[in-house]
Order: sequence, then structure tokens, then C-alpha cells
Amino acid sequence: MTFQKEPPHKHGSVGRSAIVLVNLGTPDAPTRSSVRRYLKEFLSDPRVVEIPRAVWWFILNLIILPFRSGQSAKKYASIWTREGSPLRTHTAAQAQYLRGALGERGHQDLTVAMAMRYGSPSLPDVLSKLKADGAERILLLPAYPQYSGTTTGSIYDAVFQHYGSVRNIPELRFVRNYHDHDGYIRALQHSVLNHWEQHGRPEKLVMSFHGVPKRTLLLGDPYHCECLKTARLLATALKLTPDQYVVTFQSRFGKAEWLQPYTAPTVAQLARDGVRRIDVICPGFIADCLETLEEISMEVRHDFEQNGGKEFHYIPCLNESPSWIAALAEIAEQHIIGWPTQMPPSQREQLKQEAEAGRAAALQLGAQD
Ligand SMILES: C=CC1=C(C)c2cc3[nH]c(cc4nc(cc5[nH]c(cc1n2)c(C)c5CCC(=O)O)C(CCC(=O)O)=C4C)c(C)c3C=C
Ligand SMILES: [Fe+2]
Ligand SMILES: [Fe+2]
Repeated sequence: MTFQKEPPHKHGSVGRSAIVLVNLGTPDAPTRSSVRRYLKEFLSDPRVVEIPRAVWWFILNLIILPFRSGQSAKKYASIWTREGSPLRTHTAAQAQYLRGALGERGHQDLTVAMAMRYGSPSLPDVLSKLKADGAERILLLPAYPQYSGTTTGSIYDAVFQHYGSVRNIPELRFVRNYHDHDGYIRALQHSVLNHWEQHGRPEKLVMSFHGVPKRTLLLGDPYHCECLKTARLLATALKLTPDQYVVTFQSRFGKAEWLQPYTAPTVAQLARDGVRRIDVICPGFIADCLETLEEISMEVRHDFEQNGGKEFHYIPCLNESPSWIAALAEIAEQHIIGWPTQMPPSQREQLKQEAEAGRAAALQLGAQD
């Protein structure tokens, strides 16, 4: 192991604190080559696909990437905007608004950055830049309300791996999950109630979460339980009876069984059963992306209508809604307790003086040698 060369430690510095909002990642462009590069990085992560590496290498490089890259690129093209990938634009905007919200709460010199687990801006690049800018404390805030080894766990891996070659590691804190956080549930509730105020109510509310292989649940991944808890809390906040909503799992990948019930067949069955209107919300995604804008709002809408459904409403993700930004600020704030960024200026000044005194003592020690 070789460690990076770093500038000498600065005596007397209080250093900066930073928050990194980390999302999954997205291609740089809706083109075959860009999507291929992104999928290769994403699907090579052993947390995401748990198949023996050698076997998976052949399947990934000879079957998945040649076929899926072009298909997915077309889907990405259908949701791309002038600003780029919706996932990246929303995540960047959320980071910026979060900075503002925390500033208003008195956390003045706090840097808020965004990073992607796959693609750019990459976590190692963002963490290196924060260190170069003098960050001594970093809170990692994954864009996943529900913990899963496949997503949150993989962010931990990337962070630990990055610091494996760093000598002077900052203080690190992680938000593990917020599937049952009051602010998050309230933001979801506001979003649904707003939609219903404008468009009336559906016969059924479908809460669709991203799926994972069922095997991960059997092997101890808490994701399924956390999704069900989010759904139960949201249903309670909306005063829904069990027959007024259903929880489903979308985006199945490959041939193995994933968490059930699957979103698309469930929605088609609802239409065949004579349900005229459904509203679909995706509470596990805090930013609209391919999986919500294309898979739900285009493909699943089509399935519902093809099977006789009359009215399909997609309720957008929390994105930059003020109640969600406030909740994000609350979640962040609960994890940075004790950091100087939330100290009043007088206390901060005292900390600086103590650090200076330490520096003077260290210099004196040096002089005695
Ligand atoms: C192959 C296995 C996959 C697992 C396991 C998985 C879990 C998982 N993913 C999200 C969130 C997102 N996934 C997105 C896209 C996406 N997901 C997979 C595969 C798995 N996901 C693929 C191959 C793709 C790429 C698109 C495609 O080719 O179909 C996205 C959207 C990204 C975007 O650019 O918009 C998100 C967000 C979660 C939360 C999760 C487990 C809990
Ligand atoms: Fe996914
Ligand atoms: Fe469970």
C-alpha cells in the first residue's frame, strides 16, 4: 500500500465541514457508448450483482452490455432534458437548496456537494476535492431512504476504498437510512395531498419501490422491511385503509425472482379488475430518473391503459419540493451534532484560540528537542 502525498497538517486550523449527497449515477449522455460505460461500472459492482465474478464477466460483457446499452440509451433519450439527465439535475439542485436551508438554520460554513456512486462526478473525485479544500469532517448522505446492501452498502464500500490510500482521513459520518423519518414521510404526504387537491383521488394508490433479488432479503438485507415500513407510515399519514393502496416492486433485472408483487403485472391486473383510476408514487426514489419517468410514467402507464384502465396519474418524486428540502436539512442536522459549523461565533472563536494554544505548545515542544 502506498499513501498519497499530502500537505502537512496545519496547526490551529478548525477545518471545514462538508455534506455529500450521494446518488446512484447516470450516463453522461443518452448514447450507446456513454450508457455502456455507465452500465459496465454499475453492473461490475459485486454488491449489485452477486454472481461469481468469472461467470458474470462473460454474461456482462458478451450478453448484457452489447444488447442493453442500445436499448437503455433509447430510453434515456426519451427522458433527457436540455440540462442533461434528470437524476443528475435534481441531485445537483437538491444539494444547492440543502446548502441554502442549512445556512438559514445557522450552519454557515458548511460545504454541500453532490456525488455519484457510478459515473460523474465520482465519489473519489468529490472526496479528493473536499480534502484539498480543507474539509476535516464529512457527512455522507445517500439518496436512498431505505438501506440496501446493493445501494447504501456500496456507497460505504466506495468511501472506505477511497480512504484506503489517504494518510490523514477526515472525520466521517454516514446517514444509513431515513425510511421512517418524520420529515420524509411528511414530505411524501404533502406531495400526495397536493396532487389529490388538484386532480381528485384515485381508487387505488400504488406505492412502487425499486426491486432487489428476493435472495438478498433471505440473506439478511433489510431493504424489503424498510420499504414496507415507509409504505405503512405514508398510508397512515394519508389515512388510507389497506384496500386503498398496494405496495409493489419495479425494475426487475434478469431471470431470478425479485421482491414481489411486481409493479407492471399488478397494475395490469388492477385495470383488468375494473379499477378505473390509479395514482402511482415511487417513495424510494427521491429524484425523478429513468426508473420513474420512463418505466413508470411511460411503460407502466401504457400497460394500465392497454388493459382497460382509464386514468393513470404519476405523482412526481420529492425532487426540490420545499418540504423535502426542509426534511433533508433536518436529517443532515441530526447527523452533524457537535460539529463547529453549528456553533455560535463566540464558541467557534474559543475553539480557534484553543487550537492556537495547542499549536504554540507544539512549537515549544519542538524547540526543546
Ligand atoms: C442489476 C441489478 C440491480 C439492482 C440490484 C438494483 C438496485 C437498485 N437500484 C436503485 C435505483 C436506481 N436504479 C436505476 C437504474 C438501473 N438499475 C439497474 C439494475 C439494478 N438496480 C440498471 C441496469 C439500471 C440502469 C437502467 C437500465 O438499463 O435499466 C436508477 C436510475 C438511474 C438513472 O440514470 O436515471 C436508479 C435511481 C435502487 C434504489 C436499488 C435497490 C434498492
Ligand atoms: Fe437500479
Ligand atoms: Fe420484510
